[in-house]
Amino acid sequence: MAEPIISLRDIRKSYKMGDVISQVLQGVSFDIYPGEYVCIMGPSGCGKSTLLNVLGCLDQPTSGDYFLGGENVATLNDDDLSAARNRNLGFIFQSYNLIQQLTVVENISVPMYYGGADDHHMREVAIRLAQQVGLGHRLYHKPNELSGGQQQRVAIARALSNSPLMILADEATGNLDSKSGQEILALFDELNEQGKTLVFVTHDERMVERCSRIIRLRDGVVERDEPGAKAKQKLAQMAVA
Ligand SMILES: Nc1ncnc2c1ncn2[C@@H]1O[C@H](COP(=O)(O)OP(=O)(O)OP(=O)(O)O)[C@@H](O)[C@H]1O
Repeated sequence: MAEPIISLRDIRKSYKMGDVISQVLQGVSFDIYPGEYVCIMGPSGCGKSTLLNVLGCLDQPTSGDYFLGGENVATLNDDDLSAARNRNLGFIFQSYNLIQQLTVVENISVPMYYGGADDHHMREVAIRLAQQVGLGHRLYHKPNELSGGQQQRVAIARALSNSPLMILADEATGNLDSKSGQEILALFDELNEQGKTLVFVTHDERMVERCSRIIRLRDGVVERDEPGAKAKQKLAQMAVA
């Protein structure tokens, strides 16, 4: 079996507010392997965003080990953490988080720019990715000239631009109407079929029906870790063959 892309070992995260310490993550451990399509779910306040922030190297756990691409990121300082984030991870947010003054091609290039890529390479990759997500006819538009679904496509292309080990998303379809949401879900299916590893926090049941694994959190611990519909289909096909 391949090496895991990430390994979490007994991850704990607490917040101190005045004299009160609130324990949000209370010992979370799991591995994620290349090619998985994982949905992290659970009731409001169970710690999903906190976990996603740790996975995304946006925040450090209070204790525990987090191996990303073989490196223990739980011990890195802020600069090294940003470098690990830019090298290994692509992010998709509910509100797209595009830079309004930049064109589609420029927005897609942002992670490559921070990674020190040259202009020619950035342009070439950004145009190819824009075409891949169906925006070949909108290369020089600004975000306010695009629909919500198109803006999320830009964000997806941007997340892919550094060829990250894993894409992380927080409610990626949360702001989209039903049709645009379906189209974005189909794009995620396509990316996963091409081998991309996707880890999403979501309440979207349609995504749950398509993923390969569901990690359910409750009160800061993994309550259940089970195969999604995609993994079940594959198992059924193997049983028939
Ligand atoms: N920076 C912070 N300081 C103090 N408490 C925090 C902080 N961030 C989150 N919390 C608390 O941690 C708990 C878990 O929050 P978190 O946002 O991870 O939950 P969630 O499962 O993502 O919820 P939702 O589905 O509503 O977004 C909540 O009780 C929240 O109030």
